[in-house]
Amino acid sequence: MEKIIVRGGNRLEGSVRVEGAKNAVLPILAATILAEEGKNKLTNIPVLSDIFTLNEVLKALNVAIEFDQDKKEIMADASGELNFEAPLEYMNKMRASIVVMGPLLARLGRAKVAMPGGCAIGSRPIDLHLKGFEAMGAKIQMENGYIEATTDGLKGAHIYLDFPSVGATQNIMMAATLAEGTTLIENVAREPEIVDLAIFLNQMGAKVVGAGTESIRIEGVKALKAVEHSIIPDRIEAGTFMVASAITQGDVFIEDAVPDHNKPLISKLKEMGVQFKVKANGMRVIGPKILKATDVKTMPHPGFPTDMQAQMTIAQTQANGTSVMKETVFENRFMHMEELRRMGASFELDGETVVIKNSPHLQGAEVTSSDLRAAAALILAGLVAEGYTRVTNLKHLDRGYYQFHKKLQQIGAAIERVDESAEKEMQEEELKQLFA
Ligand SMILES: CC(=O)N[C@H]1[C@@H](OP(=O)(O)OP(=O)(O)OC[C@H]2O[C@@H](n3ccc(=O)[nH]c3=O)[C@H](O)[C@@H]2O)O[C@H](CO)[C@@H](O)[C@@H]1O
Ligand SMILES: C=C(OP(=O)(O)O)C(=O)O
Repeated sequence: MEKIIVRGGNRLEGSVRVEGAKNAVLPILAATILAEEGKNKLTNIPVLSDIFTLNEVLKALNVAIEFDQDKKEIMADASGELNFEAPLEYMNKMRASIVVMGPLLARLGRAKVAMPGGCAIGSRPIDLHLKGFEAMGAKIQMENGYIEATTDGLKGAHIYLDFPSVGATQNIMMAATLAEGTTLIENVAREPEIVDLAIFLNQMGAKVVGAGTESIRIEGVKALKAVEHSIIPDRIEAGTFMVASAITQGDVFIEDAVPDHNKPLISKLKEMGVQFKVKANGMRVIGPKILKATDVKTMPHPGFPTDMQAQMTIAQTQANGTSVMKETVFENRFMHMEELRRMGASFELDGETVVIKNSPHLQGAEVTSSDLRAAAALILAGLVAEGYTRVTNLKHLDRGYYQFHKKLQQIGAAIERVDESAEKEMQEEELKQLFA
């Protein structure tokens, strides 16, 4: 097992490039199931453990997958005879693999997947996905931890989502591409990753309109074909580097960051005194001497993204004054705060709200990540803490950040990734040498 060690205090400066968006690749990979003919070519693929996991699910469904990690390209061929059952071992590993259900149901009229559990950040039910499939005429059965959906032909339907769920919007949208007639989904998620999926589906021959707005209309077609598509840049990775620059009085150019995808974060960071300079191929982010306090509430897009909440709380600890963070999307997404308390952060947590006081003198400590964004946030905290911060449980980080420590090193952070057992035996002197 490995851990990341950060020695705080360095100002970040230079240029860093973001990868393709994990949360766009996952549904698009699932959508390759819909192509009866040809090989899909997906480019700008991030090399992340979540991608390997979904690749395994697809292989088990008999989609031929070739992942060229150097070129960051995946070839996906679903023209063979497909299986309808996704294996438990991979479904358990990554709840996002539920997005294979819509495409399987559309293509085969049958899908069986393990019921995904909750995770560290909250309970994460899938009732909205299933209601959508039922509205389109699928029969849903739950047995022994599995959900099976069957249909002898999906039919277009009018579906209103109680909450603009990202996964439900994607799953229903994909199912509707091959349904008979027109499907109207209202109160849908509007994230950039939904738009990227719609672009991919339309290239394949689907008729999807309205992605990025509050309702999406899908006119079913007979068949879809394989195409080539380049994945949008990862707005959450970009946002994480924005916060890194903001808290270190940094001057970092984030190559491929798309300003439009990060409006709520940029607006809040501007309020805190951060300067942005938009260039054709990215954004320069300049951190102020003193950050100003700000209140933030997470919301579905175009509100402030819950996936940036943990990282933003680190900026709030560094801000002059008292800030509030309210998490409205997931009920348990403040696990990183108790780790931050161990680093000397001062805050009061009450349900979905945390009131964060200026904590300019965070101290290095050994902290554990409970989930993906918590891991990134704790590393950010390490960048501004006095002394050495050790972040463990990196399997979460590897789900969503490609070579995070190397990218931070590249812009001037004192950060290393080491083997845990070797590190335990390291004396103070050796540690100093590692960072020399
Ligand atoms: C792989 C991927 O893209 N993951 C993102 C996706 O997750 P995911 O698609 O799982 O998130 P959802 O938008 O579905 O979930 C948002 C909220 O809706 C609730 N809900 C969802 C579905 C449902 O059937 N019933 C229900 O009640 C959830 O419990 C949660 O409280 O969007 C989240 C919200 O922006 C992000 O944090 C995740 O990074
Ligand atoms: C919560 C996240 O991902 P997932 O939905 O895959 O757990 C995330 O990307 O922050």
